[in-house]
Amino acid sequence: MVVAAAVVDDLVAPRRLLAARRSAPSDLAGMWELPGGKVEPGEDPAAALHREIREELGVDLTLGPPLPGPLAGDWPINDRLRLRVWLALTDGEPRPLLDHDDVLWVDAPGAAGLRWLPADGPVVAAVGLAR
Ligand SMILES: Nc1nc2c([nH]c(=O)n2[C@H]2C[C@H](O)[C@@H](COP(=O)(O)OP(=O)(O)OP(=O)(O)O)O2)c(=O)[nH]1
Repeated sequence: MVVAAAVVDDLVAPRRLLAARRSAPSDLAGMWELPGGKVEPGEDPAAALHREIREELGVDLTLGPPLPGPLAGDWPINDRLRLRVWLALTDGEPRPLLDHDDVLWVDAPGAAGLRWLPADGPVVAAVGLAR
């Protein structure tokens, strides 16, 4: 399973979302995603998300509610992988330390202008950034 954070400025009425641009592998590099990564065997998914975000962006998260998708609450990536997403807040200043070469706070038009990983389109729409 892959876990990711929809880091927003406000859990109830989000206006801005944190997008991260992948630097690897080459087939995904340059596309934008919600930061996160794979859950390790035996690892609690929420704990995995905290670990990944500390490693990748150097910040701690406060997790809000899950952003429920159509697969028993998860979002489809491909035949083998599904994505579990939480809304989240951070007090810190996210920096692209690992796996990304840029991070950006985007509003609704900004999000619409980014090239997201294919699986992320419906997830970003579900965040419901104010227009
Ligand atoms: N982190 C993240 N991965 C996503 C998203 N959408 C999406 O399709 N994916 C895919 C891309 C990758 O195939 C997979 C996540 O793998 P990853 O490479 O980020 O995981 P990881 O950091 O744990 O790295 P590794 O164990 O594969 O080395 O999920 C997303 O929003 N965030």
